Amino acid sequence: MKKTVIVRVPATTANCGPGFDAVGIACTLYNHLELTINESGNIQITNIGEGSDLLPTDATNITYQAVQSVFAKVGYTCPGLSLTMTNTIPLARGLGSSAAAIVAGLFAANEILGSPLTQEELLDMATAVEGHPDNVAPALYGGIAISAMNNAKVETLRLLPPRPLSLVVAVPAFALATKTARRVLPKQVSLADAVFNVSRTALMVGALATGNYTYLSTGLEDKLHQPYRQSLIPGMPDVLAAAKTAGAFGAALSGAGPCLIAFTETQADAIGQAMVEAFAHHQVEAKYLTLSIDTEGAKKLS
Ligand SMILES: Nc1ncnc2c1ncn2[C@@H]1O[C@H](COP(=O)(O)OP(=O)(O)O)[C@@H](O)[C@H]1O
Ligand SMILES: N[C@@H](CCOP(=O)(O)O)C(=O)O
Repeated sequence: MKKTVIVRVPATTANCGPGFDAVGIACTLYNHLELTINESGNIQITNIGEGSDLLPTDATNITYQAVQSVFAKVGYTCPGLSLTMTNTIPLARGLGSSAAAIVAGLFAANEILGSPLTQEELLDMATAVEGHPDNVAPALYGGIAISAMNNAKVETLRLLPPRPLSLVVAVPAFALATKTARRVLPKQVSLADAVFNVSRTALMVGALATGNYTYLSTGLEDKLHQPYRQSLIPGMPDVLAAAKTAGAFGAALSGAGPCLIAFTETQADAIGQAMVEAFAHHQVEAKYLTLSIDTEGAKKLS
């Protein structure tokens, strides 16, 4: 018996400024996973593309672990498998590479067994591994995902904006592990800062849901994580300011960084160039990507 599935999973930009651990958007940048069940009795893991020199090819690989967690949950004993991951999502840059790796494994394993688990079950499993739902929810469902934890269960509302929106992502050449970027956050915040973020999160979600993107200027402001993380990203305030000066509706840290993201309808190249130049003034080499919102999420290709 030999069976193969190929799945595609999008990158995600989490937080969107104030929506820390709650809001994320799927982007048109993808990793692909080819998963084969065979009778070999062996495990073979191959990584191609982004991070192939760094990613493990043994049982510590998180995509492999995700595959095995589905097999274990449904009581399937796998005789042998091969897993080939082809990555275009850069590692540890704030574009949800770990979420994509986890979701790819869960989704492919579920597909190859004929979908014994629901999408909600996969989301809960992915969140338990990732630690927060804001990347894994849009990676699985596509679109803009607004998530809340209700005990160990995730409640996710998915929406798509009514008008086109381009996501301009400045990608610095250095990596920043999410774990490291979470360590600099305070354990407690003031009521004033909490109120600041509640109002901005509401405004940001409202702006995206209605297409009134001018509200993103204020709606992407944040006091919960960005001020603490900017010490890890040289030039961050200047790059965000440069994006707005070049015409962005607003700009924010992408996930835990170091990528910075700006939102626009028509000015993507001018904004991307301005962000890259602003990084260069701080001796940070960067490139920019112009992405759209992925509407499909994790998808079986064959
Ligand atoms: N394609 C992949 N396959 C296996 N593991 C991956 C893959 N992509 C990322 N990872 C794991 O996730 C880590 C990066 O996760 P994280 O620090 O959260 O950054 P990101 O913002 O990119 O999600 C990598 O060091 C690696 O351990
Ligand atoms: N809410 C998380 C999001 C991390 O996203 P990533 O793409 O950097 O992994 C956080 O801000 O820590």
